[in-house]
Amino acid sequence: MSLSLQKFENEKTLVHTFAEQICKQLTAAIAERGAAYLVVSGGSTPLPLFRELRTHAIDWSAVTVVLADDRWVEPGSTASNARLVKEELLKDFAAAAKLVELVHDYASLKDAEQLAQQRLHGLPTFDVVILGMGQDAHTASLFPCSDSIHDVFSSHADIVALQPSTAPHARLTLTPKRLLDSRQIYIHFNGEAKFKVLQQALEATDPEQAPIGYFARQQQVPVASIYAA
Ligand SMILES: O=C(O)[C@H](O)[C@@H](O)[C@H](O)[C@H](O)COP(=O)(O)O
Repeated sequence: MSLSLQKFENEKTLVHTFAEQICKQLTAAIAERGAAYLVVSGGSTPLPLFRELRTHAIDWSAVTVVLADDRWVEPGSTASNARLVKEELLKDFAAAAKLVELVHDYASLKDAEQLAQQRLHGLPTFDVVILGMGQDAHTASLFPCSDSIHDVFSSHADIVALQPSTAPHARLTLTPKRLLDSRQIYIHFNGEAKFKVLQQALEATDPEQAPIGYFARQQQVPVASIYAA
């Protein structure tokens, strides 16, 4: 399966079509297996999508939303992805969905990593994974600049803690291994600049230096990149 590309003239049409596509996949998953698992990323790009998704009357009570990553901050912090998802996605019809949070008040990041691993371990294959990407070709919190990025790519765990050097906060992030245990991956971004970063990442030989390219190139899961010009 090679990377498919869906380019939209503007964000409004992208969000409308993308939300329809996601809801169709979640509904099919619920019909087939009685439940659906949706992985979402933080950042600014997904906000209009979250606000659109929550207006769709699917059976959100059968949907579990899982964070692709989160920052090691207080739950109420404006930097928290869990807070972002609760405020922007889990409202209206989507208020009925469950959320798997990664970060809790623990004495140490290591404690949080271990407990998040326990929470994540045993979750089934994800139905839909929505990844964002940065200008440095990071995705989730898989940052090329992180000292532990090599370990992350070889990790058999579902979640790891890491500290990026070019972005604030320590992070907890799903590993490449766990993110690839899914039925559909979307790479969702805006603008030609990020499209160029994705194209370069596709050519990159070292996945640790261009994590988004690792996902875009892999052949085990259908991957669609979706962007607005
Ligand atoms: O925790 C996060 O911030 C995200 O998981 C991160 O990977 C995000 O998707 C990219 O940094 C793109 O962010 P923007 O959508 O704001 O450009």
